[in-house]
Amino acid sequence: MIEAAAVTVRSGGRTLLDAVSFTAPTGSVTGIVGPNGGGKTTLLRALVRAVPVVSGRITVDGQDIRTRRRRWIARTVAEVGQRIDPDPGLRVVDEVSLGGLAERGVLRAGGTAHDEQVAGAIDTVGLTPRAFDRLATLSGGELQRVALARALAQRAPHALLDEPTNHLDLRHRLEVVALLRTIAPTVVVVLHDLDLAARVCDHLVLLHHGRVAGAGPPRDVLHPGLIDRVYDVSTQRLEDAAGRVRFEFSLPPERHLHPDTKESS
Ligand SMILES: Nc1ncnc2c1ncn2[C@@H]1O[C@H](COP(=O)(O)OP(=O)(O)OP(=O)(O)O)[C@@H](O)[C@H]1O
Repeated sequence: MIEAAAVTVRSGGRTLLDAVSFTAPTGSVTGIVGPNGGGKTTLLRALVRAVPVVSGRITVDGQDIRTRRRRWIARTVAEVGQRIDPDPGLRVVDEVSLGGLAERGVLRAGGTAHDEQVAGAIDTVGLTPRAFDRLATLSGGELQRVALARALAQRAPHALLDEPTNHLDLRHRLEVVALLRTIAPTVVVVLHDLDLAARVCDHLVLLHHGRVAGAGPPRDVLHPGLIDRVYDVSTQRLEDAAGRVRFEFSLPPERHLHPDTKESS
């Protein structure tokens, strides 16, 4: 379980997170949603002590992360970042191995079990034919799958994923969605696609201007009134006979992309 209690982050004179609290229970997928610049990535970074927290408390399985070594955090929480910036000289298999290293420690890396774990993770994301290729030769979507394989190989009890589907084609996107629950027992995932978030997440945290604008089951958080207010759009919520929810979004009626057009019309 990951818990944040009244977490505040400031940088460059700005408050990026303002007393943010949420719980990501074990055995569940918690989605972080919200408009651009709302603080989603900052929150994920704070959860692994990658940005300094000025007040509040973050615990991972009850352990205050300020009291733990970086190595413990790296081993306990797998991360798949938004920007994929690996060493282009590494091969796919090397990069995925690093996930195993975080779990086992450098000295005990290698060996059949480790190799099988790495090969299995590469296979799961469909990159076996590219396993010995340099990362520099991979596409954005392929790199994103490498990052997922690395997190899978780590077998950490917690995983943080920042927009893990943003570079992926339809098929691989569905595969990643299907994989989400197998990456770790506790998953926290940043998503922009609210339909997807409603479908795959057990809980959502809606961040707006660094504050929690809504939290709870998707059905409670994703209601048109709140989405309209936070995203400044017009939302229609559609539900089919099987109870599947879909949203349609448009600009609010009074909204014009070019204010000048409004003046002259
Ligand atoms: N190191 C930093 N110093 C100052 N401001 C920062 C820093 N990192 C991010 N910000 C600002 O903090 C705010 C939140 O950024 P963050 O990346 O967390 O948002 P986000 O919700 O993940 O956005 P997006 O949906 O665009 O990825 C933004 O206004 C951003 O410009």
